[in-house]
Amino acid sequence: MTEDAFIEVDRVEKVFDVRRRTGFLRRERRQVRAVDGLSFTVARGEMVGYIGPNGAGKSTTIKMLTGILTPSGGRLRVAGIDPSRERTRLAHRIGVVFGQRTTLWWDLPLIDSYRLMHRMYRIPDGRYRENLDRLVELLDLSALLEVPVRQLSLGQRMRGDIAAALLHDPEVLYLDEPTIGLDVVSKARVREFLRELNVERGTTVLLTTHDLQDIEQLCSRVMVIDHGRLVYDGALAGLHEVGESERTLVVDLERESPPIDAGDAARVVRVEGPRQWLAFPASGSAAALVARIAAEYPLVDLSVREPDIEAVIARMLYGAGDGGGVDAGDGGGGGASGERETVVPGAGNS
Ligand SMILES: Nc1ncnc2c1ncn2[C@@H]1O[C@H](COP(=O)(O)OP(=O)(O)OP(=O)(O)O)[C@@H](O)[C@H]1O
Repeated sequence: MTEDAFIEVDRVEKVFDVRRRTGFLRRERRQVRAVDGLSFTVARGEMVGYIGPNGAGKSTTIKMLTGILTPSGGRLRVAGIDPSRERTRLAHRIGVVFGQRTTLWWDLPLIDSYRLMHRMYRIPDGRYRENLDRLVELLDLSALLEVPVRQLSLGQRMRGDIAAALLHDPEVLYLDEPTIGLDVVSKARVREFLRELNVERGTTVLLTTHDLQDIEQLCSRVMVIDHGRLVYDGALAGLHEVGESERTLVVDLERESPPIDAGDAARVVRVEGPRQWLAFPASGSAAALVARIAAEYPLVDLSVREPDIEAVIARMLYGAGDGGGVDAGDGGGGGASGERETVVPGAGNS
């Protein structure tokens, strides 16, 4: 463990006992190893993406980091606190936002939820006022404060939830799918706010998402978990390289033409009338490719499609030829084979 580690996860395990009905009177007991010897550290002020296929163990990790679940083995510390032993003490130092659930009171106006949190967290009056004013301004909530939460749109509620998680000035914020279901404008707004929070307040952020752009725009570091184990820890660009993932450039030419020749930079994967789709390495530059094509072909319009995060992970974990196995689930999925080492770019992994 490094000394400045703010979150310390050391060989942590979580095993669930699951009972399943297999017949009229028969039940089968089995164990699900949701987290399996997981180790990582996060330094104060880092903003880290935490990604992986469905059922990989992300939520279980977050629940252990908040103290909701107790690990079956290993050692966990957040700000020096053992989460499951001192959950209440830790609650004053962490904030949690679950994109698919709300911590706000459904039937009450937004401001009433904040007033209740003021009491629950025993936030000093001056600090509460100051934080509320700042969050209301930054998240543009002033017109929403008197609106019952059930009447808010998804994006409005998400901003409301983020403010709720930050009223007590937590040092670390866990975000589980904070942009899920949001439109482009709301996504941009939430991301912009999180970036500012991280830079200005030095808040440590652990972000779980299926949206690659969340990671791209916010996180300098990404950790990938699969079958409860860390399989990658490094920059996003490195993940693209390891996974050999590809982006797609979609171009509309003035007229129908033979497949564009972009040399080694890209290859045409589809042609439909004047529209062509070109796959190119995600770690490469779209600008250079566009310039090259624009110099030789009459372009009318273009767009770049990012690789789906599930596809990137699938390619990394299971190889380019195996499209399956993304939805690993519990105990299923392709590529669940034995030992797998964490890939740390530049660390001379053999
Ligand atoms: N309370 C529980 N009881 C039994 N099994 C559980 C429980 N919670 C999670 N699991 C199992 O543990 C494994 C990890 O689940 P977890 O929810 O942590 O995955 P995840 O990475 O968050 O997935 P997703 O992206 O789908 O949210 C899965 O196989 C899941 O079925």
